[in-house]
Amino acid sequence: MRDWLSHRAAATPDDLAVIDADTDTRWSYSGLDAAVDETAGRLANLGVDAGDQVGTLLPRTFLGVCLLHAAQRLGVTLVPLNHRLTAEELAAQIDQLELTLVVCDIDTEPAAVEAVEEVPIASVDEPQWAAVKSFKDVEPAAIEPVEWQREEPQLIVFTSGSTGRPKPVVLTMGNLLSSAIASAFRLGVDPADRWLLTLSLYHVGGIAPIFRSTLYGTAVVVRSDFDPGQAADDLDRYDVTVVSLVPTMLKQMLDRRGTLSDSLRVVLLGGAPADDALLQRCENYSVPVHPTYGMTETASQVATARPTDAFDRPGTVGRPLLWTEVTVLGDNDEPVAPGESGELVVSGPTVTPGYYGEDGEAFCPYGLRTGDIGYRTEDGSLFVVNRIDDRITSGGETIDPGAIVAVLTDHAAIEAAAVVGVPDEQWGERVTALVVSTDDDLSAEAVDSHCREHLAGFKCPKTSVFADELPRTASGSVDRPAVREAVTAAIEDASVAAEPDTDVDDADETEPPIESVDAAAVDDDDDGEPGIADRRPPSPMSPAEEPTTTPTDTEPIPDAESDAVNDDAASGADDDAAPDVDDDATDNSDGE
Ligand SMILES: O=C(O)CCC(=O)c1ccccc1C(=O)O
Repeated sequence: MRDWLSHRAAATPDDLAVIDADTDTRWSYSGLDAAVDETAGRLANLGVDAGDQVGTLLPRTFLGVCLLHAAQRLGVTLVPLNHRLTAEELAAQIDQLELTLVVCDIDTEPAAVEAVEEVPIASVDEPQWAAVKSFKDVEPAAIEPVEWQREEPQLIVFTSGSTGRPKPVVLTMGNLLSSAIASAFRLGVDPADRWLLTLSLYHVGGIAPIFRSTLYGTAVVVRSDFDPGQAADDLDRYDVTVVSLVPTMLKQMLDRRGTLSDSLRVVLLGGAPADDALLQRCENYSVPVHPTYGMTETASQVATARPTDAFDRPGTVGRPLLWTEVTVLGDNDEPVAPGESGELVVSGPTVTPGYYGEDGEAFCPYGLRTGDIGYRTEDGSLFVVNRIDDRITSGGETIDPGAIVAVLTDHAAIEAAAVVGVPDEQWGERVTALVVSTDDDLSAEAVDSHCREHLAGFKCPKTSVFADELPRTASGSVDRPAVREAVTAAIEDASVAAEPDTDVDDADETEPPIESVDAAAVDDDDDGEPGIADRRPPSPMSPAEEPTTTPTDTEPIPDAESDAVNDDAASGADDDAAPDVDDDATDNSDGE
């Protein structure tokens, strides 16, 4: 099999392949094919051969798209590096690889020069260092597309490292091919599809649609920056039918425009769990949201829900995709019954053969251990509760915070909550909660008695701290270290809202966990899955950075009133009332 673009350009040369929204340029498949041939020819003349690894440090541009196809054409393993890393972080990643060339631009050149030793660097802009070559000045060599075997490595993508050191994931041609087919099997394909690229080109969720659309013969719309208002406008302007978003991005787009374009067929929502309020907004405004669970190690989607599933059962990520199997392993590493939670283990043709340069310790006989805790219902719907590493050990018991968050957010006056363990002399770890309440009068005692009604005593937060909002990472998942800090600071300040008498817990210490709780556990905002989060999580958004908007237009609407308000907001007439967020706020939340 040659690069997919070669086959596509031969089959439907005149069809639309790419819209470059930065320059408002349209590329047919034959036009894209020629641009990719030129890009591949330059790589070849820079000394790149089949089987080599080429690193890129580039934003999401048309040239970035060309480089992905060019690597496939040349038989090269592309290593898209995170252009936001510091030189030191980059050097740590590059040291694990065997790069033949690094392609940078004017913004990433300094980091490339500092991080890279003995690997040639080429810049797609005017080089600033003498040692750096000008990519565009290289004469393109004539090249022949290389034949691929399915097991050959097409990409090495680093995990985001939100839960540890970023790891280099090898993705084969077969992984990407299986993912493209399985994704289409779940989402469907319309010949008129246009996929707006919103995620970075160094994340698998950003790369996958580029290869996919070539296989499907559909188009992608590429825009280098993510601005929520502009992205929402792009949906209309370019008749976009599919878009991948992390929850924060979707929230911001809805804040700006009330609803999204009617042209949309699929909003693929992943990288972090979608909370109930966001799903409710999608239902109210007929946004075709498809909550998805995926990871770098599986070339993106593992399971994806359709809108009806998502609205009927908030929190579900639906059933596993075609050919993908998810096994839930209990504490003894044996599969558990539906409803019981355990570690999610994934197998199938999209699963990576392994991390580059590492042994297979992430694999068990059932497949790849994800480090995520979740459960499946009788009908096979998957729920992801939290990361294994997020579990709390208190009084000798292992506690999943997701189950406690689910109980807390069931309280009518609690909008959001995060549960973490903080070190405690008596308990090992102490279960603590950061609670966002809609009712200023809600007391810690009331929170405690609500928990005690639904949870075994040892699971009930021993300390509840109130906050205006939860600290979050770029992808919208709860920033657990920041929660821990906030709670610890509150405890130290003794400005803790209240500490229920811990004595009553002693009796509970040995009580077994209540099984039924897990089945009801819907992780609505507590995650930490290997997500889209930036390697350097931005500071939590302060209230001032939250997009401002007219609350009546965008807040979730109580059931009884939803019809009445829908029409107003759907007109999108609130543009003027919703000032654009400044660049910083956008930067903090673009999921990159
Ligand atoms: O969390 C990850 O690392 C992968 C998530 C991911 O790829 C994704 C994130 C947001 C929207 C869509 C997708 C996708 O699976 O394509």
